[in-house]
Amino acid sequence: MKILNAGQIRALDAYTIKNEPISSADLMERASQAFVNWFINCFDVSKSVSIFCGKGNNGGDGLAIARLLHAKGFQVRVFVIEYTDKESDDFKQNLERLAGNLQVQSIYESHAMPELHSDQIIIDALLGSGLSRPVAGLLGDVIEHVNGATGIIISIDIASGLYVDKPNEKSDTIVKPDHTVTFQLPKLAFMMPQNAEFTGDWHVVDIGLDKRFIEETLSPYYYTDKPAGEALTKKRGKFSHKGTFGHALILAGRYGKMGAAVLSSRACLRSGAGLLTVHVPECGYEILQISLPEAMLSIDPNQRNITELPELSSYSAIGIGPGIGQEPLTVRVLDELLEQISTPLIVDADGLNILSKHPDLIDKLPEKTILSPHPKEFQRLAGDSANEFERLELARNFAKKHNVVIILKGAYTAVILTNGDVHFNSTGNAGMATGGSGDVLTGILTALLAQKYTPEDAAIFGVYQHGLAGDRAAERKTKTAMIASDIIENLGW
Ligand SMILES: NC(=O)C1=CN([C@@H]2O[C@H](COP(=O)(O)OP(=O)(O)OC[C@H]3O[C@@H](n4cnc5c(N)ncnc54)[C@H](OP(=O)(O)O)[C@@H]3O)[C@@H](O)[C@H]2O)[C@@H](O)CC1
Ligand SMILES: Nc1ncnc2c1ncn2[C@@H]1O[C@H](COP(=O)(O)OP(=O)(O)O)[C@@H](O)[C@H]1O
Ligand SMILES: [K+]
Repeated sequence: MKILNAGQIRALDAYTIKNEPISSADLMERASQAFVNWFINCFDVSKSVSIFCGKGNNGGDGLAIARLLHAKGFQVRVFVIEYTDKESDDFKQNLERLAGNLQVQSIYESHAMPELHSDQIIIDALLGSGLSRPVAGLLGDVIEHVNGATGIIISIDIASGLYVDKPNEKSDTIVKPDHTVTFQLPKLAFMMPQNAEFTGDWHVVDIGLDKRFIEETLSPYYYTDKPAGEALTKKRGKFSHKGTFGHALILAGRYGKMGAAVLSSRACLRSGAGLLTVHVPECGYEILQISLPEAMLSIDPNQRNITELPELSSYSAIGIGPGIGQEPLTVRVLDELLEQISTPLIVDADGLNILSKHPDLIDKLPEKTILSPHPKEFQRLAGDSANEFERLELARNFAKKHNVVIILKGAYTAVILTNGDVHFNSTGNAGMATGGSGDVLTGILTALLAQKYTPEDAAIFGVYQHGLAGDRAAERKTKTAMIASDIIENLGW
């Protein structure tokens, strides 16, 4: 799925109206109906509904939704906020259509807010994608009032006060919904952790905007939903043998961190690599042989740390980093690896920390190396940013400049390709915020590279499958009880 900016959404709206063709009022009706279909799937008529409307098209949606919910038997109260004389045409039209059906209450002043009970559902139709400046005055007071209510809050299209595609100031007044029901496409704002409380759970509803226009509109932002994730699956051919699926090499672990080697190695084997060799310090010998008999070992002469690079010629992809530490001899191993390597590579964890401390090594990274930092590792690697929009730009520039694929991990992990395109992941959950989850991802990615997935596809698909396995693990074990090993046990495609 593509993610478009506010201007592109406006153009898409206008194009659909002109080319379908459909009147803008009918398009609003279709959008409102799509919202209502979602709504009645979640709530029954025993719930009463309070709808707060602005005077643009988002408010128009609110009025149309009020009429449609009323017709379904819901008890509906409608409030129009009189913060301006300017009304959109479709707002006006829907206000007229409401007359006779439902009484509209106008709110003129901040001290005259309606009482809101906890069993009421509040629908936020104040401002949508047309937000052009921070909310202030009466509208701001209404938002504060709504946020103070104890009932469920649902925003139409986007929380009022939240920008679609740029950062808000910390001091901005923004609705804090439990749900956002958004039209046609997810919004960039939803991908940013800083906006979590301003999106709630978000749901995309199809309102029939022009598919070809979406396809042809250029945007660097994509959302890896189920169809996009599954489309990347490579089938295992009937006559394939283990040589077909490559021989992966993972360099991981040191004394006290051998679990990282076990987790990444086991995830690699569970992700379809034909063969796996793990290079570990001597202290890892028995641990690996016993816990993962399917893996072959390359044993470092050093008892505690990785100090020597194994011979590389038999491997088809290499993963390095989990638990390796940053000892000078280990740094030298990474340096030598970058000098010698001719196969696809993923660098994670301490491998990234070494790169941060030795920036000269960054210039040696082979093209399309995958780097998979969590936010802290990325900050060490690329520096500070004022907000998450800026961090994303920093990552895009870093990926383009160094010709690497960056996996910026977190909720909605961003996979950033060498051309600067960003693919936000749709799978995964907060149960994955547990030690070792990242090591599992390294193993998956190494396996995919060994199976000749391109680095771009490996990153997008690997992150998607990692999250999906995490979702299955959470379902079986709960988010609280699941651990990184459970992610591995739930891999499979
Ligand atoms: N996308 C689609 O295809 C479809 C979209 N639809 C719906 O349309 C919504 C977008 O509608 P919209 O463009 O009328 O914008 P909306 O947000 O309602 O209001 C803008 C008005 O508010 C004003 N204003 C702005 N900021 C303000 C502030 N801080 N404080 C006060 N005022 C402020 C602004 O004034 P101005 O900036 O011009 O001064 C303007 O008058 C979209 O979110 C969705 O719900 C569906 O119906 C159909 C399909
Ligand atoms: N709230 C969350 N939602 C979705 N995925 C998450 C969340 N928190 C963490 N993850 C995922 O879990 C993994 C954690 O990786 P990382 O921070 O490197 O962990 P570790 O270093 O413990 O292995 C990442 O892939 C990240 O995307
Ligand atoms: K809204």
